[in-house]
Amino acid sequence: MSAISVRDVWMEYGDQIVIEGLNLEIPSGAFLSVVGPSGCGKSTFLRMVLGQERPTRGQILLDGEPLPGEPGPDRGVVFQRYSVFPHLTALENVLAAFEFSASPFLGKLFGARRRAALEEARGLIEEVGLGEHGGKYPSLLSGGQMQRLAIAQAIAKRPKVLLLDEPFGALDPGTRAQMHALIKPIWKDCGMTVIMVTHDLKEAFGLGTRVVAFDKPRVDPQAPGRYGAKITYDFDLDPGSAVPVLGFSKPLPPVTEAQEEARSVA
Ligand SMILES: Nc1ncnc2c1ncn2[C@@H]1O[C@H](COP(=O)(O)OP(=O)(O)OP(=O)(O)O)[C@@H](O)[C@H]1O
Repeated sequence: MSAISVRDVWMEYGDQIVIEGLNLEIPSGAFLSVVGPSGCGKSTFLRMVLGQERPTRGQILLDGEPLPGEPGPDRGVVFQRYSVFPHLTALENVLAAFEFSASPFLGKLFGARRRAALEEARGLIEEVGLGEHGGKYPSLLSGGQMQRLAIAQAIAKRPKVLLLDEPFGALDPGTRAQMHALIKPIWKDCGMTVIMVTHDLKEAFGLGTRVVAFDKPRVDPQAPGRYGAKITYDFDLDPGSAVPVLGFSKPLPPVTEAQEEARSVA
């Protein structure tokens, strides 16, 4: 069964169609990279899978069931910035993930449950390489450390699905490579399904087991909002083939070349 089934999903804001007729089956444990031009609806798609927004039409299923109407512990998310609470230390940020899921109203745990959560939070802080920085506030962390913390917080409840919205976009190339080396084993060990939006093709092909490109196949210059984006390419990286979903060609680099390049960088 697919972890995520996207069935004829449309998203419209007023008279602007952002996504039209999106269909996608994402198998459990896949690492799906989503690429496409700015403004074509990639983040909107992630927000719908997160449960922050509902499709105007169509349905998204998680393990065969309609998505709950709001974000939940089965879906973790990391944004490019501002994923963590600035007023909590690194350790408290991860602890908060346990506290809010166990006690949504109070946001607090006490006694033995708090001690157990604290131990798990410390383990996660170690796992993402922040062992010495647990007592620091986010403003004192570097960009890479902040994203490590955001990842620790997002995976704390061992979500089935991890959503990454340009999570490494603001990092320098060296730190970005370190983050790639961090996220791969976490994804494999946790057995999560990952959806990552990125503008970086090397990153998309280097990390993904599948890469889909969103784009608008039709554009009306008189009414830019009349048509929305669809999946125009779907690269399943196991067989290493590019499938032009809509049957028209676009000047994207050959898969093998991009894959080779990405692997040499990773
Ligand atoms: N809440 C909203 N209300 C109205 N329009 C919105 C809303 N959210 C997104 N949009 C519009 O939907 C379109 C797609 O936005 P989205 O952020 O999903 O694109 P994107 O592909 O992620 O872009 P980028 O790569 O630049 O981050 C944009 O035209 C944006 O202005």
